[in-house]
Amino acid sequence: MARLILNQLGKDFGSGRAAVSGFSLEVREGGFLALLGPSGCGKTTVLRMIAGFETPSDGSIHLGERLLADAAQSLPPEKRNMAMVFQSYALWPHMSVADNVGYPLKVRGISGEAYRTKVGDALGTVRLADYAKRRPADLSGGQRQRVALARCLVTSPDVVLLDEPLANLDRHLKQEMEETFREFHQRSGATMIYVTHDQSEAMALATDVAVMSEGRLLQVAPPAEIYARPEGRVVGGLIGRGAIMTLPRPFGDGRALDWPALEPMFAAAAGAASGDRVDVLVRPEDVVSGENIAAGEGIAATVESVLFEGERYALKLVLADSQVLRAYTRFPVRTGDSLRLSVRAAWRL
Ligand SMILES: Nc1ncnc2c1ncn2[C@@H]1O[C@H](COP(=O)(O)OP(=O)(O)OP(=O)(O)O)[C@@H](O)[C@H]1O
Repeated sequence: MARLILNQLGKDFGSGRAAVSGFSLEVREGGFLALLGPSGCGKTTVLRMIAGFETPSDGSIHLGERLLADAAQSLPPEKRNMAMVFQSYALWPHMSVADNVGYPLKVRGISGEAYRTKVGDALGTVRLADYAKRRPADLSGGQRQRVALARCLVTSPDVVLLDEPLANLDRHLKQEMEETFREFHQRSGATMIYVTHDQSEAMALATDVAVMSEGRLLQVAPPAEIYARPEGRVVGGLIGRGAIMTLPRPFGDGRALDWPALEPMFAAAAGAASGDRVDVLVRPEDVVSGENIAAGEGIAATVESVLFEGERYALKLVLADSQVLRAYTRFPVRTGDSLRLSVRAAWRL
């Protein structure tokens, strides 16, 4: 196995704007990369170029030292030792689970003991060894998805490509399958690239998250890093919950802001001070409200809406200058209530 290297990758379908452009990324060996972005941003096109179903118009794709594709040449999909899992599992209904899983081996002329061992191992990895003789019709949706995973694993691919594999499942099954994918990744050791438009799925599964918008890569980082230090409004708005506020520029160049830095910024914003402003991301868990604020301190806010989430209330708050802020409380509040707030931490985008 080896690193997958995308270098200045581009794809133009000739429709005016390129579907993908200047896309450079290295996926470490054994890594689990989530490719995240809104519909139409080019995620599937990147995946299809890696798989070999599309030829890049620009740039190159390497697996270790090996050139897989550039604008002049492209190795066919079957020579790349990759496997792709789609939203629809595409299992053969007339074949048993074991035969479905073993199908790619048959195509490659593998039979006998080697065949049986590989199928057994792949079924074991997705915990379906006891289901080998069943037909796909006798399985649940999640089990069928696991058969599809076992089938892609059976040839020991260097890279597994997954295109929104959970998009058709209900929430409960989705959570169960997220667990299966994490386990699948750990047990198989394969490098995985996972396309999704669901940020919570990306954060839960991946070792690295790459955010795309309009054909370009905006940022790639481990989940905790991209949550704490997003680059720019698009990434800040896409990852996690929070409010992006426009506040007067703080002193200094630091991007992690604490309350002593934020208080004068909020005060100046409330006073409608003009001048240079910056985008600041405030996470709801960093907003402190209610009795934790000493009398006369903090900033004033009005509760615009309250959503009960079981273990807490999620609030949408409006400040004096009409900007919106989000917060959590453990105590019930009502729409229209006035609160005093402080903000423990925020991030300049
Ligand atoms: N074969 C094609 N011919 C022409 N245009 C295409 C083709 N495939 C994709 N596109 C265009 O390229 C852009 C990116 O599409 P792509 O499917 O990669 O986006 P995506 O991020 O995967 O979207 P989604 O999440 O909706 O699947 C879109 O504008 C799409 O219309």
